[in-house]
Amino acid sequence: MLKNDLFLRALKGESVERPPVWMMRQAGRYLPEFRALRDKYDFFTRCRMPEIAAEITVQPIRIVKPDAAILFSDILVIPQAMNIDVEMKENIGPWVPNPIRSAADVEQVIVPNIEETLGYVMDAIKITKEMLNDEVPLIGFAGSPWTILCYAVEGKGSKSFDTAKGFCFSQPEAAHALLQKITDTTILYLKEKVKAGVNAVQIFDSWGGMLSPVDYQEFSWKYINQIVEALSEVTEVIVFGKGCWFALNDMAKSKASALGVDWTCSPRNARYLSGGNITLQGNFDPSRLFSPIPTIKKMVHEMIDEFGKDKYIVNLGHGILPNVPVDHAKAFIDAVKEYNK
Ligand SMILES: Cc1c2[nH]c(c1CCC(=O)O)Cc1[nH]c(c(CCC(=O)O)c1C)Cc1[nH]c(c(CCC(=O)O)c1C)Cc1[nH]c(c(C)c1CCC(=O)O)C2
Repeated sequence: MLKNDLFLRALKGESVERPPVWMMRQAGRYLPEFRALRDKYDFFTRCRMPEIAAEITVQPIRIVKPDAAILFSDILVIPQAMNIDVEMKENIGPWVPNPIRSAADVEQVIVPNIEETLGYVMDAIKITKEMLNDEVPLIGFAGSPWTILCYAVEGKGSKSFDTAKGFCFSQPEAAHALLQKITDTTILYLKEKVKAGVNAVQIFDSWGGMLSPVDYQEFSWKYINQIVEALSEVTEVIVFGKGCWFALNDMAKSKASALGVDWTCSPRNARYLSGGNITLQGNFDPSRLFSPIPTIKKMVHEMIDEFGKDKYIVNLGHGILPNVPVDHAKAFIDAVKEYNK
């Protein structure tokens, strides 16, 4: 039994004393304790060492005390397991030395044995669950197939992912074959994560907002929905599509338990577009954590008033920025705990 089950209750749509809160990328560079480990091991090494990944996962639970933990890992461990090399380069970010550009490239991509290739993630989950001692739930995650394709084809981060989009629009058959392989792998992977002990999963569609609403259906939502269908049988599923407000209506009709929104969509509009019944998560502008602490607290209370305390999970609208002061991150979380109306 979890000692703090606010997050799971909000996912189920139950009435709560106050909304739960966590922060996307809460295990990260804004914490000095994270940076200390970062100096010792490179990024994917940290992901592959279960004790280290577990330690990084619980750091924010001790320091800023959110209502849920999210496993320290990365969405790009999936393409790695599928035979696509991915590195993390200093000052560049994700880097794919041999990006996918043709049907022949897609044929080289495999749907792997999860235990063999990603067993280290399951080990990290088991250790984390022990360390958490049922204090708070643990969230597992994966990237959306479209967002993974973006990196696999573009080869690196991008402002517009033109190469990835060009691949989809000029070679749709190859693109769909790749998206289906990523989808199949992600379903197997997330089901293993649930077996290993995560209490909910979140799909990050960080680059869904690069697509037009029509293309979004064909190249992103169609595949996310397969994952939602499969995983909703075994756990609660959150779908976060950055810049995907236009898809909230379709998403709300799926078996997802909650939908993430970014700060460019007002709470009122997000409720309207999603039909008013599904749990929403978000949507504080991560840059707003640079405001003075009293301003942060006031804005968080206004945000809760606008979303309403029920069917709502307080979060940022995207990942926390690396240079945010720790006491500002803590103020964001404290403001939610101080909310009583
Ligand atoms: C697009 C994406 C990636 N990874 C992820 C996404 C989707 C969410 C989003 O849009 O922010 C997801 C992710 N990545 C990480 C987590 C950990 C859990 C959490 O605390 O939320 C999660 C949920 C750790 C990480 N993943 C990464 C870091 C920083 C690593 C470091 O520098 O030590 C962390 C803590 C690296 C990473 N990994 C990726 C990028 C673009 C980067 C940043 C590169 C850079 O800015 O230098 C790919």
